Amino acid sequence: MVDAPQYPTINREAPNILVTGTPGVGKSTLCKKLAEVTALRWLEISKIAKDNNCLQEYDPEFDTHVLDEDKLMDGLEEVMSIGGNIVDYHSSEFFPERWFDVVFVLTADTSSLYDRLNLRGYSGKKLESNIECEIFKICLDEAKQFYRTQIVHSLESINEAQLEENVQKICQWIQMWLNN
Ligand SMILES: Nc1ncnc2c1ncn2[C@@H]1O[C@H](COP(=O)(O)OP(=O)(O)O)[C@@H](O)[C@H]1O
Repeated sequence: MVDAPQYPTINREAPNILVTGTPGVGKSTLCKKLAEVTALRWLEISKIAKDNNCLQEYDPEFDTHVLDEDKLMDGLEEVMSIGGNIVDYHSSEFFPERWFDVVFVLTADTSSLYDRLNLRGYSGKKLESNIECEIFKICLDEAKQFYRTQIVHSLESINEAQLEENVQKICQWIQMWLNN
């Protein structure tokens, strides 16, 4: 069970939750389940960026597009100020800190992550860099650097039981926030 500290100056009717972590750790799987069992809205940042023309040039080395972060942030400001969002993205450093009441960083062991990314068709530099990202806990460090450490929580997600546990923990956290 985790504490439910709130951002002191912001009044939202429901919390905003950031779910981050290396690609393949299980963010979408967790967020989809959370959106099914709570009244919160799942914001899949990669999809939103693509659907709203917030992608800039293609980076062939990492087989990905660079985000137009300013355009994306401007577009999300209204829905984030209302609250009740679960934001799903592998990076956390460019979101405004004030948007989030809690940050969950998902983790997985290297072998599970390798298999999942391999199945997804990742290879070469893209696969290697994601595995390194997990080994060096880049997403966790980034979240701790850009958000108050007391709102950042690491959750392992390597099997179905942990997935269910994580859903339960986050639901309890939401309930606690709503009761405060
Ligand atoms: N807790 C888990 N246990 C076993 N497999 C999982 C778990 N979470 C996710 N997966 C599997 O791992 C793969 C990547 O999950 P996904 O949610 O797409 O990751 P992300 O959104 O972080 O890129 C999917 O095939 C998914 O079914």
